Amino acid sequence: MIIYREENEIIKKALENLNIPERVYIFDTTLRDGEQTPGVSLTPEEKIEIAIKLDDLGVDVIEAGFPVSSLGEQEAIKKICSLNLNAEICGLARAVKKDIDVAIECGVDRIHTFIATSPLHRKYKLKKSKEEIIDIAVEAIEYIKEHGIRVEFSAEDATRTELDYLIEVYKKAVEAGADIINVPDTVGVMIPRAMYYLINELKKEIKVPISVHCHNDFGLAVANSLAAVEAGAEQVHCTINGLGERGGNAALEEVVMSLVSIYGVKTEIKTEKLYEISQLVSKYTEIKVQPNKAVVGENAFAHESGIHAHGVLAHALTYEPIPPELVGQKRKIILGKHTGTHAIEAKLKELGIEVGKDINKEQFEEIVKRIKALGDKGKRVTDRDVEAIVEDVVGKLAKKDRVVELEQIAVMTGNKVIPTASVALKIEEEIKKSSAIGVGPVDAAVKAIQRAIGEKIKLKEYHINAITGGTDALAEVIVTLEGYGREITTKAASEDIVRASVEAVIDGINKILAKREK
Ligand SMILES: CC(=O)SCCNC(=O)CCNC(=O)[C@H](O)C(C)(C)COP(=O)(O)OP(=O)(O)OC[C@H]1O[C@@H](n2cnc3c(N)ncnc32)[C@H](O)[C@@H]1OP(=O)(O)O
Ligand SMILES: CC(C)C(=O)C(=O)O
Repeated sequence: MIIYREENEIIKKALENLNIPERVYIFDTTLRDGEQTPGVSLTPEEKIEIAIKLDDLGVDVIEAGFPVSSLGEQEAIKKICSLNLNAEICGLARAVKKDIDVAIECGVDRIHTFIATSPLHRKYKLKKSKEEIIDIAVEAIEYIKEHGIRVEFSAEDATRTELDYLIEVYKKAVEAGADIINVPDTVGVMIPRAMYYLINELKKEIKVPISVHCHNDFGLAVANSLAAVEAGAEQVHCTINGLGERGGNAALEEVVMSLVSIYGVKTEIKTEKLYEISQLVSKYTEIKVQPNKAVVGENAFAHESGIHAHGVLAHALTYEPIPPELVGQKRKIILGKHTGTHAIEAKLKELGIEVGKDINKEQFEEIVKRIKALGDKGKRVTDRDVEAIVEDVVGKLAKKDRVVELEQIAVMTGNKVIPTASVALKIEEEIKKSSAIGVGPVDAAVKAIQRAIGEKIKLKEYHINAITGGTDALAEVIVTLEGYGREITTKAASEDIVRASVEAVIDGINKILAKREK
């Protein structure tokens, strides 16, 4: 596996002389802060299933919830605690005896207790002095320790707290028995350089492991978490898909893949399970993963641009920093407006069609043209679209063998007009015009063609399939024609159903006429 810190000279130099831990502990708070995402509420069963999956994934700590918040929460946490998972189970508690008692009752291994320390929170929310806050924190920590439970202590809004006071709070928390201290960037105001500075300062004073909890209000949660690790933080709080209050928390999949693939730091995460758990959490929370989301988004390993697809087909690392399989994803070559010939050739190969063997150069060029034209309409071209285009192009008779060509077609339809079509066909150098009415525009068009051709060829069957969704979907028309003692089935695909119908019928007519005995 590629580790950029070892292979990339710039990263290697930038990280020289830093005290980056060899192993970082992953504290997952999907079931607590993640569940605080507005509109998200997980049932106890869903929480239990996610906890089992988080454990399978290899997280070190699962913050299973905030026990005092509801009876359902307590039921879920109790059940999670009874599962004997490998991960340590943690419950959140304010520095309030009742919260702590409820957490203890649930049977958690660790209690994460917190109290806000910033001037804003002290003055307007808690209405407490600096000293009172320290006393409340110390009392809560000591109370938890009396019950023999591990304590993680957070100074809420730490990053907007006076540094001297913050250090004092944490020192007192450690003296009271906190096993680990957590530094929350509660409203995400940190920048990586400042986070590095803060953790570096705390490291000088605090002799228990340091953890960080970064919010993403400015989109910096992952970067700030990594900066904290660069300064020596041993634990990172994160959530699957970056769920959490407001802009969310640091996304577990991004933090872990950066730690593992860029920094070469060890975690216990089985990275190949990341995509699967991301999908599960998205399903239960009903929060869609944005396609361009790093690591677990649908586009994270998808390539449409011709230049990128060409590069990736030659060597995947050209446009992929890590192999998709490493996170349980698959590489996707998407066809559309920006596609190049290499990608189309590869896609055809995947569908069992080889250029030069199954199709000639001219047909390949036509297929490329049609795929790009479909892409130009703002469509993502699916495999089924490609198959229909190939069948359409390959199935057509060469121009020299065609007896009938469509010169013109016009259809008129509406609520107050009878659907009418007029066509001009070139039949062996002679132009034949005709018109017909029908129950709809397709019916009128096909009847007009029949009228121009004469009675000797009849339409026996007609089917239409929409290949992709949407009003501008590629439609595939399949017709069976009978004439001159032969029966022929042909297909045509177009975004315009009238054109697809007309092309299929004319192609069928040509195939019958080409084989008739003159
Ligand atoms: C930054 C974070 O993410 S913190 C976690 C946030 N998560 C949640 O709030 C979700 C779950 N919360 C809940 O279910 C409820 O808010 C409860 C059960 C915790 C509390 O409910 P209520 O008692 O009705 O209080 P409410 O939520 O309205 O107000 C919070 C109270 O806790 C106090 N408080 C807030 N944080 C702390 C703390 N860390 N330690 C002690 N007291 C605190 C507030 O000062 C306020 O006290 P007051 O009622 O004496 O004025
Ligand atoms: C409870 C604390 C750690 C928190 O969630 C925050 O400050 O964002």
